Amino acid sequence: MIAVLGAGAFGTSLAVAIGRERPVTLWGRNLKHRSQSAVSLPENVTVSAEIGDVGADTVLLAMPAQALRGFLQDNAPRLAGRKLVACCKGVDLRLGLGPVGVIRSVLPGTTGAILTGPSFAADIARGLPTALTLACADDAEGLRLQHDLSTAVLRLYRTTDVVGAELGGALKNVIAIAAGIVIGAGLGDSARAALMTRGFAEMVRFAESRGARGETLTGLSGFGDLVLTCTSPQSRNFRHGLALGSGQPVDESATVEGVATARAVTDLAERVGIAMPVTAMVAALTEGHVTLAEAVRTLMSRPLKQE
Ligand SMILES: NC(=O)C1=CN([C@@H]2O[C@H](COP(=O)(O)OP(=O)(O)OC[C@H]3O[C@@H](n4cnc5c(N)ncnc54)[C@H](OP(=O)(O)O)[C@@H]3O)[C@@H](O)[C@H]2O)C=CC1
Ligand SMILES: O=C(CO)COP(=O)(O)O
Repeated sequence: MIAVLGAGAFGTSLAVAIGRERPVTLWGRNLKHRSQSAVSLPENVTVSAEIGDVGADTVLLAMPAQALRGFLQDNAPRLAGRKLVACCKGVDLRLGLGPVGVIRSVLPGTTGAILTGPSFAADIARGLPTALTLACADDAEGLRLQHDLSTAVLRLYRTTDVVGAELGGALKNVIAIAAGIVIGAGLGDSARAALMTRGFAEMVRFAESRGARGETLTGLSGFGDLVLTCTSPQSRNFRHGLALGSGQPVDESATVEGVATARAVTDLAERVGIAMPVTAMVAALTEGHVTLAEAVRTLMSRPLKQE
């Protein structure tokens, strides 16, 4: 049995997709949004506002990355011993951990995995073909999850490189904000391509410094999601950047994971001496420490170097 905890856009779309083929319970703390949603649920999906005893062996955690730790702490007794699959993208501001790291730190001994990659919730809910990465350090467990969560149109690839998958998904959101800023400010598609490429270089550099395999970053959870999020106005991170770049107000109600992750990663990178110029500039811009003109000048005047 599968449970999805978190009935926002992504949790609901996963419940819909998996529910087309097998039974799923979808829990949300506030089902007001669910009832207002245009997405209709297959019969296999049971919706609940009472978390009660999570009767499922496999539990998908679909809430913002910064909310994950508190949620796990509040629900530790009912989640211990389950297979927990993080469905969120971000680096925890408190300890600098990815979602599986957070699971392990709150519930040691629990199998933690992450489902991540290029996928807009609306596309998944409509049944459009989507490919994602399922990362689990225990490959036998990862294989089981891969089969349990894949459907005819939701195709999961598997890896044991949890850190690589966590960081690909987290870091691409930061670069997507930067890409949005570039487009919003009218700096052009060439500048966006340069930023995506140099942003990807720093994603790989940082992830490898944390023990990830570079090839994971070239996969769906890294490069794949970077391309999607930096080029589509469906992305909230990209739209956040568009607003910043064009001087419009940002949507404070939207889940924009890249803002907190930019700060968390900038601090971690500074501590270990890894250069993350784009990420650091996104942190400084979103926190109002620099203007856009200063950011562009700083990035363009860095010492010339080999590619
Ligand atoms: N939307 C998308 O296309 C995709 C999203 N993701 C990732 O999924 C994660 C969730 O995003 P998404 O679903 O889009 O965001 P939404 O803002 O649509 O939904 C977030 C959900 O999390 C719930 N929530 C927030 N805080 C808590 C908490 N402390 N305890 C329990 N539930 C909580 C919210 O409840 P409430 O409504 O009551 O606040 C809401 O149901 C993010 O990390 C995002 O990057 C990944 C791929 C695609
Ligand atoms: O992660 C996503 C697509 O893979 C969704 O992007 P946003 O969170 O920026 O909307």
